[in-house]
Amino acid sequence: MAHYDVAQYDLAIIGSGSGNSLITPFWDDKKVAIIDAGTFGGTCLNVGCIPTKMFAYPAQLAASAAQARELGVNLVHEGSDWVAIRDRIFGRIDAISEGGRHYRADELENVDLYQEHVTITADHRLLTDSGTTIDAAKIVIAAGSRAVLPQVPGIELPGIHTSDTIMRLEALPERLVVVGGGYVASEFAAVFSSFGSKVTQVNRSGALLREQDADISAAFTDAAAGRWNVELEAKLVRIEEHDGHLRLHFARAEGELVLDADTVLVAVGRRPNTDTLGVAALGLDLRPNGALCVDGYQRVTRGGEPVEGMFALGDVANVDQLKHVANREARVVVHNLENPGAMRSMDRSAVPAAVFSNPQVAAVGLTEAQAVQAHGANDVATAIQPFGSTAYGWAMEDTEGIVKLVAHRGTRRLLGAHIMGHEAALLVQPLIQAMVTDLDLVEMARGQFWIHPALSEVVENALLSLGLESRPGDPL
Ligand SMILES: Cc1cc2nc3c(=O)[nH]c(=O)nc-3n(C[C@H](O)[C@H](O)[C@H](O)COP(=O)(O)OP(=O)(O)OC[C@H]3O[C@@H](n4cnc5c(N)ncnc54)[C@H](O)[C@@H]3O)c2cc1C
Ligand SMILES: NC(=O)c1ccc[n+]([C@@H]2O[C@H](COP(=O)([O-])OP(=O)(O)OC[C@H]3O[C@@H](n4cnc5c(N)ncnc54)[C@H](O)[C@@H]3O)[C@@H](O)[C@H]2O)c1
Repeated sequence: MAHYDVAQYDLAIIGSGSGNSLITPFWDDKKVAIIDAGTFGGTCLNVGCIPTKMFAYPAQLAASAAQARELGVNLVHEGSDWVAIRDRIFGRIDAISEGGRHYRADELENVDLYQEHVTITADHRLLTDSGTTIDAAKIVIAAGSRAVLPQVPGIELPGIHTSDTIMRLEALPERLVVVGGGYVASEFAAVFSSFGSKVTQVNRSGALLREQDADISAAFTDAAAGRWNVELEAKLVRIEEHDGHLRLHFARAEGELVLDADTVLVAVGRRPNTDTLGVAALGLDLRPNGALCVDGYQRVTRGGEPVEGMFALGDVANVDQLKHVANREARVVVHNLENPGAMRSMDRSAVPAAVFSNPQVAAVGLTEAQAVQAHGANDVATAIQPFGSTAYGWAMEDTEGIVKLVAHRGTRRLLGAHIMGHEAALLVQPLIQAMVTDLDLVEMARGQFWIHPALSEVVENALLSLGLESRPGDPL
């Protein structure tokens, strides 16, 4: 297409992940452009949350053989059919992505799908790589983030993957080195080791999941080291080909660590896609991680002031990089686009997250260290309740799982909840609700029935273990 093509729209959306949900019936009689240079549906659907959890579940089944034997059940994991698992997962996902693409591209008269890279050249103007200028009254930037690669020699060698490609491997790796100690690294280390790969996870710092509460990070690091090989305080310095495999060199205080692998997963964080959008030339405000700054209404700011008609959401504009956060921001943007005279603001209280590793980790709110810093040690009550202290924990012979609660003594409100163990992501949900609804914790513990002997009793017991001051009229 020539440079002088100008297409006019009421709304232009960059990114078909969470951005795709903005096209509501409100736009039926208006013109919408949705632009995505990658696979339709974005990260969560194609290379993120959904496929990873579709691998994590069968991996959990494979790992359960070892646990079953401890309970007297002679289950044997005779191996996992990687190709069958992979093809089942992507057979489903690729069809959903293609269905969404087809719907937007071919079935909606008011919507044009551009499948190419775009830059923002002015407040209301985009330019596609092939030369089409897109002018839009409203622009929503939902361009997501991408995996960061450490710039070390050999990082481009075949066999080195990010989360974008590791799930499509032709075969299960025999020896996998996972570089990183965060979400992606810890989830994939569990998946591949459960299926039978010999996994070594290497982290630069002294513990895995270091952003978690210190007790959870320490407990997870121990638990992981019991399942796969964990190396800490080792910094990747170079990778080379050696005898038909990859050889990785890490710098460590006690001397170089050298690991051989046939496959490497690099998972050292993700950066927002603002650099490739050209936003620097527009002077838009950026956070230290490169994400766009937005005001409470999800409007992009410049010099602290909202830019007229420009909104942003998701990984490109937040520091959480979580799909449930992007989804909620999208709901706010939908409302504010459709109701400019009565805009609503984003509520970021009690943002939870879960790491679907083995064991699972889930958390909401402040860590103990953050709570003490915010409220002072005297006002903070904590409790750590082992799963093994409940009847369901006995049934599981659980020796690892813990619920850690952090509460404010004076108000008896929850400041943070941190769980490691079986179905942690489910167990944390009532605690999220308690924070959002400002529930009194004694009321929460005693004002409802807790089903006996469900694993949720560990949450009930953790609440009681906080030892919060009782008051007249408290439920019995
Ligand atoms: C392996 C992995 C597992 C994850 N698991 C979870 C999980 O379990 N739970 C959870 O809450 N979160 C998880 N996440 C995070 C979650 O996937 C992201 O927070 C979410 O998908 C972000 O959505 P988004 O709409 O902001 O961006 P995306 O879905 O990434 O969409 C952005 C789109 O914009 C397109 N784009 C970018 N720049 C341009 C441009 N200049 N021109 C044209 N198109 C462009 C891209 O091609 C992309 O498709 C995971 C992430 C990864 C990587
Ligand atoms: N279950 C989930 O919700 C889920 C799952 C996967 C990803 N995500 C989202 O995606 C984001 C990105 O995931 P991630 O695991 O890539 O990032 P992360 O921020 O969770 O972890 C990055 C890890 O890499 C290490 N690191 C950073 N730079 C390094 C370097 N140069 N060399 C060696 N190690 C280095 C860090 O110490 C950390 O352990 C997450 O923060 C999360 O928001 C969420």
